[in-house]
This record gives sequence, structure tokens and C-alpha cells, in this order.
Amino acid sequence: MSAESQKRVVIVGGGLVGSMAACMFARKQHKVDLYEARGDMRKSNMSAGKSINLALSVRGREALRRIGLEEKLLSHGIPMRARMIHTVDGKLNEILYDPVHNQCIYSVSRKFLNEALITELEQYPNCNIHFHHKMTKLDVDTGDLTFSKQGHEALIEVKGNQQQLIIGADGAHSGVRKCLMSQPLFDFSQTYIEHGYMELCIPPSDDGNYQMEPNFLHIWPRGTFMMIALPNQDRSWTVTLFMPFENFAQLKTPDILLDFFNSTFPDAVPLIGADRLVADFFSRKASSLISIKCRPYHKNNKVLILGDAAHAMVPFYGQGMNAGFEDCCVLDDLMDELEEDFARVLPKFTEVRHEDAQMICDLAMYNYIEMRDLVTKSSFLWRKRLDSFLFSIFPNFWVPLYNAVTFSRFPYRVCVQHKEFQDKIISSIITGGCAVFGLILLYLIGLIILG
Ligand SMILES: Cc1cc2nc3c(=O)[nH]c(=O)nc-3n(C[C@H](O)[C@H](O)[C@H](O)COP(=O)(O)OP(=O)(O)OC[C@H]3O[C@@H](n4cnc5c(N)ncnc54)[C@H](O)[C@@H]3O)c2cc1C
Ligand SMILES: Cc1cnn(-c2ccc(OCc3ccccc3)c(C(=O)O)c2)c1-c1ccc(Cl)c(F)c1
Repeated sequence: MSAESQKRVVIVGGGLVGSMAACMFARKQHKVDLYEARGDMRKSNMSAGKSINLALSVRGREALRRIGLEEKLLSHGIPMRARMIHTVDGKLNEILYDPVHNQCIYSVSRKFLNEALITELEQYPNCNIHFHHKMTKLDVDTGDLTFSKQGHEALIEVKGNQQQLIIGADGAHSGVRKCLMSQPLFDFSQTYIEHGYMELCIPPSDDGNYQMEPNFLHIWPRGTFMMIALPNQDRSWTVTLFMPFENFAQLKTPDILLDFFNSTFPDAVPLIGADRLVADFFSRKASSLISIKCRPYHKNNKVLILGDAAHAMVPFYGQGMNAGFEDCCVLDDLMDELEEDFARVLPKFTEVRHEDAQMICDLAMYNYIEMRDLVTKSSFLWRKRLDSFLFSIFPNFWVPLYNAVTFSRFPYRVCVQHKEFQDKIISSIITGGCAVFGLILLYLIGLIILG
């Protein structure tokens, strides 16, 4: 690549999306400087962020494929071919995600994934990674950046004329986005939901095996309370309890906690272990969940935000990382289509991505509301069984929305359009069916009256 065509890119945030974006630019031989506030996660045992493991699906896999990491992650990940629904009376109900094509989602370790991305990035001589560098200031007009470096008094200045593009992949509470918010015509909204989440653990059995069937996403739908478990490589499970903060606050003592679990998630207590449940629950605090929407995602030809910085969503669709990785694919394609001209690429990114990103934020929030309101024990179950049955007999027509979102790369808005079309068909069949049934009934009544 000629020096003139090589771009210089600064990426703020070395989490999942920032490190993915860095790999995508580095493989195109551009000069990349990645700045991450935290230290090198490969040198610490701390968890890499908000959840210990994540569900990886098709949209995220495409980004990993492009940088050559898909097979590495799939071989480390654990396939989840079905949801296993735990009813309160202890019954287990498995419903395949894809009875037609046998597609599955993968439980992957956040730390392993972030480490794999950083290690891949290090292979590129045209990339520098600056750990312990926290961006404290950005002038969105000049592109001048200021960083504080852990343990150093002096601030580090990166002048705007040293790079052509600044990407903000610094998460839901993005400092780069906050700088964009000071600009005119920048729309922003955020919603904290009443539910918080806490991660618990189901350890391996005494003989080192999984205590539950491993190739499943285990779900305990209890209306207001929801709990899921994703498998880990070490045969343990990361359990995530979703509950309103006010309910977390009511569980003040071990006895109250155990009474709650024994009545709400009875089969989970022996799996977690009563002592471990008490110790873990009272050793941590529930974390908040936020949904963020904003527009535009860019400023001129200089600044762009990706991932949670642009569209943080509640985790009730398992799509946040997948959507952020898909941002990187959309940007990658636009770089190719528009000859890497940032003056065209950046506004086009907002134009083509914004509606889909808003849609998945809305879908995740809709799922949250719908799952919370599915209060009867079997309603979650029957909804899923009906979807799965119709999908298996009309595979090209009846694609459940969850399957379109999770197992295809159709734009999120197209997935919803298809769902709305399906709903119209169903309602007209039901309406038509009712009309036919009514006519038959009238005919029979007429026969009876007229003898
Ligand atoms: C409980 C839970 C479960 C989830 N489950 C799933 C799932 O199953 N599947 C899925 O696809 N998604 C899931 N998600 C969503 C997923 O975690 C996020 O969408 C994803 O982490 C977003 O990645 P990101 O890189 O945009 O942001 P982040 O992961 O937040 O990374 C931002 C990075 O920027 C750094 N940073 C922040 N500020 C600065 C600064 N000023 N200077 C330098 N660096 C900075 C941070 O240290 C961090 O490393 C879940 C989220 C939660 C909360
Ligand atoms: C991490 C991850 C990956 N995918 N999903 C997911 C999400 C929603 C689902 O259905 C919604 C629905 C249920 C019932 C009726 C309509 C819609 C299904 C499913 O169909 O199995 C799977 C999750 C997840 C995340 C949080 C919670 Cl709380 C949860 F339960 C699962």
C-alpha cells in the first residue's frame, strides 16, 4: 500500500468492538492506534466486562470470519442447539432453535474472545496498542485527543492532524459520544430499565462434568424474574439472574434469599449449591441495564462511533456484541465500495446502519417486556413450541423472528418486516377461519330452525 493511500486510524476502546474494528483496518494495511483505558486483559484474571460469557451468532461470526478468527472461536465456544426451558415444577422442555437447518448459537467466553482479538491485532506491524490510556478529551473539530496514562502525571496529546479517522468504540458510556452530543443536530436518548442483573455460577459436578445438559441455553422464565445459564469451557455455567432492583433489595438475608430461590427456581438451588448461592449473592451487587439510541454516528469525515457507544441495548436478544461486530462489517464494506473516502463512508454508515441499529435496540426492549409479561408457566413454552412447529412445516415461509435475527444476516428491519407480513397472514387466516366457522354455524342454525 502506498504511503498516500495508507490511512491513520485512532480507535478509542479496546473492548470487543474496538479490537474487532482495529483488526479490520489493520488487515487493510492501514496504520492503527488502539487506546484502551484498562490494562492488558491477558495479564489479569479479572473478568473482561459486563458478562462472563456471551451468545455468538451469525452476525458476529461473519466479522470473525473476515479477520480469520471464526474457527478459533467456534472450536472454543460451546454450541447451544436448543433452549431448555425450566418450569417452576421442575420439568425440562427442550425446543430446538432450528429444526430445519440445525443452526445453533455459541456460548463464548468474553475474556477469551477479547484476548483472541488483541492477540490477532498484535500480529500486524502497522498496529500499536496503548493499554492504560484513558481518553479524557476530544475536540471533534480538530480531532485533537487527550489521554491520561495510569501512573503518569503528564497527559498525552494526540494531534488531530496525525490521523484521518477517530473511532469511538468506548462502550455504552462513551466519552467520544459525549463529545458528539455537544454538537448541534445530535439526537440522543437513554433508558435504564427497572431490572438489574447478577451473575452466579453452577460449578462442575464432583466428577468434573456439566451438571446440566451442555448444548442448551437454559432459561427459567418466571415473568418478572428471568434467569438464564450459558455453558463454559470448564464445565461450569454462568447463570444470569434478571430481577427488578427492588426485588434484589428485598433479599436481605440468606434465609430470605434461599426461600425465594426454593420457591422460584427450585431446581437451580442444588445445582448452584445453597452455600455458594448465599456467598456469591451477598458478595456482589446487581448491575444496571441501559438502552441507548443516538444519531448521527459520525461527525464530518473525522469521527465515528460503533458498538455500544452508538447503540447500547438491553441483553434480552443476545445481540449487542453481534450487532457491534456487524457494524464493523458494514463499515468494512463501505470502505471497499466508496474507495476508503471517509467524507463519503462516514455519512453513508449512519444512513445505512441507523435504522437497523435502532430496530435491534427496540427488539431487545420488546423481548424484555414480552418475556417479563409471559407470566403463565406455559405461555413462554407454547409460544416457542408453536413457532418451532410452524417453522418445521413451512421452513421457507414461517421463519420465527428470533431465527431471522439470530441465524441470518438480513437487515434487522427486514426481519421485522417479514414478521409483520407473517402476522398479517396468520390474522387473516384466523379472521377468514372465523368467518367460515360463523357461516357454517348460521347454516346449521338455519337448518335446525327451518327443520
Ligand atoms: C449481562 C449482559 C449480557 C450480554 N450478553 C450478550 C450476548 O449474549 N450476546 C451479545 O451479542 N451481546 C451480549 N451483551 C452485549 C455486549 O456485552 C455488548 O454489546 C458489547 O460488549 C459491546 O462491545 P463494545 O466494545 O461496543 O463496548 P464494551 O464492551 O463496553 O467495550 C468498551 C471498551 O472501551 C473502554 N473504554 C471506555 N471508555 C474509555 C476511554 N475514555 N478511553 C479508553 N478506553 C475506554 C472500556 O474499558 C472497554 O474496554 C450482553 C451485555 C450484558 C450487560
Ligand atoms: C443470551 C441470549 C441469546 N438468545 N437469547 C434469547 C432471547 C429471547 C428468546 O426468546 C424470547 C421470547 C420468549 C418468549 C416469547 C417471545 C420471545 C430466546 C429463545 O427463543 O430461546 C433466546 C438470550 C437470552 C437473553 C436473556 C434472557 Cl432473560 C433470555 F431468556 C434469553
